[in-house]
Amino acid sequence: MKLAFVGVGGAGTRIVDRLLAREAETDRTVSRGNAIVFDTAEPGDAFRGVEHVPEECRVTFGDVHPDVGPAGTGGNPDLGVAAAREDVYELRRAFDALEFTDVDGAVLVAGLAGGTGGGAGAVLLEELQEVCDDPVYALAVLPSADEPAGRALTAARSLQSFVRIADNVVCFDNEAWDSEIGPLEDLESRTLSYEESVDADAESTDDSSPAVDADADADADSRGPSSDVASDDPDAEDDSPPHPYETVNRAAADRLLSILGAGELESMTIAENRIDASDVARTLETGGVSTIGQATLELEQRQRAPDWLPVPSWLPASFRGWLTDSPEDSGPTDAARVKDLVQRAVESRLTVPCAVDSADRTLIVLSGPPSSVSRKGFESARHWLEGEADTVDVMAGDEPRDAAELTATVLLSNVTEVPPVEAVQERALEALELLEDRDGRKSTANADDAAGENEFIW
Ligand SMILES: Nc1nc2c(ncn2[C@@H]2O[C@H](COP(=O)(O)OP(=O)(O)OP(=O)(O)O)[C@@H](O)[C@H]2O)c(=O)[nH]1
Repeated sequence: MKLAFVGVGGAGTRIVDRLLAREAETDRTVSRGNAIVFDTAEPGDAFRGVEHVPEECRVTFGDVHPDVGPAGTGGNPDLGVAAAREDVYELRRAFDALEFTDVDGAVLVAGLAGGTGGGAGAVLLEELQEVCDDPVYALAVLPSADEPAGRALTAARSLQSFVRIADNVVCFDNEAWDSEIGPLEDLESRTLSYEESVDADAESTDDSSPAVDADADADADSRGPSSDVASDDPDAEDDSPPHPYETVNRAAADRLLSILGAGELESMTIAENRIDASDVARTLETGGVSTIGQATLELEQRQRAPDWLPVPSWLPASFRGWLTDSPEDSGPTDAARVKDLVQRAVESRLTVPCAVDSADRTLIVLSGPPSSVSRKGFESARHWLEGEADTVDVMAGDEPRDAAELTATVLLSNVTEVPPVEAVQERALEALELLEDRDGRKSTANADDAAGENEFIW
């Protein structure tokens, strides 16, 4: 698929940056630089960890809104919405930098728990739907369980908006990937007024909750040790530790590109069953929440001829391949290996954990040397997934590429049993009750909203 990427807020901008980096590293031509990122934070605080998005494609907004602070909206989605609506003409103008005529769709990336990502992200999704005739997808990040309750409330509300506006929302659950996230030392101190109002009470009833310092510096960096990454001194960058989210952002980017970018390779040989943009679009057509799993198999390097023996170029390609050091399959067990690989992808750490049999449609992409993709294995993997996902809607295709490994990536579309979403909604409800009990005020969202029973909340 040819796509335009739009990143919103801290998480969104960093993940789009990773998408661009991985696109180049894997020789894919998905966005070809057709990308833009937005944030509300002040320059210097915005776009931390962003390296590959050109300066002219980094847009800040909301700076004239009196409640937007130097570090952004402080997790308040209503403020994110208000700031985006106020600056909507500037945001629309910024979209002019994107190419929408020669694409198969657009992808908006955001952290659902951010006031900018979740709140302004919903407004930008609406705007994208206006300007893009093709599907608009979202990659949306769910917060970790140890983040302040206010963040869960923001995420629950934002997810509802995203699902309604986007054509499909691929979720990435930070909690499921928590072991790969670096230390976010000042997570507690970055709770701002919006979250304090929820979390101060949570603290009094739950000793395990992170302490909230009401006098915490509201300008504290909301992105952990990343403050070191983007210091004002340009020379400091090289010695800085990687951003705490670097590994998970790469995992998210790799999985998304393997599905949405399947078949978009700089150089690609003929495939018997090549995947194309319409297969991916058809799988995502279901709407709802989707998830991606991936597994890789290192292929054996077989050296049949000694290094010093020249291999004549006039030999048929198949015979040359047999003589040279090329990764390939090893005979009758190939089919079982391919099936096993697909099975491992489905059972791997998904971008968001779910009940596989709740998926509506699925897509398998096998990427690797054509010689390693056993037709029989492919078919039996497909058959296995039909049973597992309890659907006959299993699309499958390959992406032939010169690689020393074979990668299976599986997209499970419109999954309806997603424990992390349920957990976020439960925490959101608790947060709402605390808010209402304490202040005796009605929040802009109600309990039904957080549980996802109302369609749209802004
Ligand atoms: N996977 C991933 N998650 C992140 C990253 N940065 C933040 N998050 C998550 O996204 C949530 C929102 O954080 P940000 O994206 O920084 O927030 P924002 O959208 O800029 O909004 P405000 O700062 O509230 O204005 C956090 O609570 C984390 O759950 C990142 O780089 N990668």
